[in-house]
Amino acid sequence: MTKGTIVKALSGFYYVKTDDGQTYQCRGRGLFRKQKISPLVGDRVEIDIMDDGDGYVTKIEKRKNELIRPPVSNIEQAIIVTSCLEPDFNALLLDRFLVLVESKGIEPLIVISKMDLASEQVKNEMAKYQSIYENMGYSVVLTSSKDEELFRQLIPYIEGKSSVIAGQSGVGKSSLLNALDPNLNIDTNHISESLGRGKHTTRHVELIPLFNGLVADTPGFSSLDFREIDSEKLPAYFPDMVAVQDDCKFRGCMHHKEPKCAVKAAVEKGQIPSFRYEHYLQFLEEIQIRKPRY
Ligand SMILES: Nc1nc2c(ncn2[C@@H]2O[C@H](COP(=O)(O)OP(=O)(O)OP(=O)(O)O)[C@@H](O)[C@H]2O)c(=O)[nH]1
Ligand SMILES: [Zn+2]
Repeated sequence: MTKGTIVKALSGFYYVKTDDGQTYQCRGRGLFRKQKISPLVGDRVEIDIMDDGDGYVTKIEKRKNELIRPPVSNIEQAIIVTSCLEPDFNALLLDRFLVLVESKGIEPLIVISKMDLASEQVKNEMAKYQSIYENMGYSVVLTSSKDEELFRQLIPYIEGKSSVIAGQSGVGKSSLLNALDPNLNIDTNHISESLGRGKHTTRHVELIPLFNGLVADTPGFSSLDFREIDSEKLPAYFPDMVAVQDDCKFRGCMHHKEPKCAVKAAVEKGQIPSFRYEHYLQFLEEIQIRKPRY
């Protein structure tokens, strides 16, 4: 019995990378139908290796989480890429990704790309955002796929983890992966999500080895709506609000119309940036007006 991770699924085969670095082509056995789960890329599995070198997946370990698009499990980190320019830095979109990532229990890493294009003014602005997000506990890396010293700063964050890369089209996701490993040869504009029903719905996801970690070759969180999020849970996905919420008068305060709300007080004092609170209210409204699903 050997343990490993499914890194690719294709035509009924599962490709399992074992903990000693070998990859085995495996089949599943009937047992998954009984368990009512089918193996997913990202699954931690046990395999039996046959004499001919192929294997059988004999057990799937309990998943830590599961994404639908791309279909992948046990993702530990989402690398949220947002460019400083081309397209312009977009805090609303960044906060939207952060909420989606938080709601899946995945650790976000914020990456601000294309810093080679930044003027002094843009650099100052990005440094301001960096300290805002770092103050709420996130890691923020300012980088560029055209500057080796800058893109190599991503390596320690990739090592030893399973990651998905997320972000709007054109922010430089594939360029960063290619810069980190030129052998990958991901054609730019290939990892494409076009904010919604993607060109990639039929494409198989693959976890590619990168600096002792694994990165999904298809961007995560391509659907940016909050369909799976309950409004009551939304405040928990804003760590800057969580940090002060114990001082709200009401337990379960939604920081909206309630009196004696510590979040609103923190916004007034400038302790929580007003743009964060505005995004919170916008997301809250978006969740509340959505039609009930049956
Ligand atoms: N100046 C500059 N341009 C970059 C950088 N990274 C990427 N670009 C350019 O930005 C464009 C988009 O880059 P991609 O890597 O394809 O972006 P992506 O996020 O993978 O885009 P999609 O595949 O559409 O999701 C390309 O023309 C790149 O050459 C960078 O660090 N600096
Ligand atoms: Zn409150």
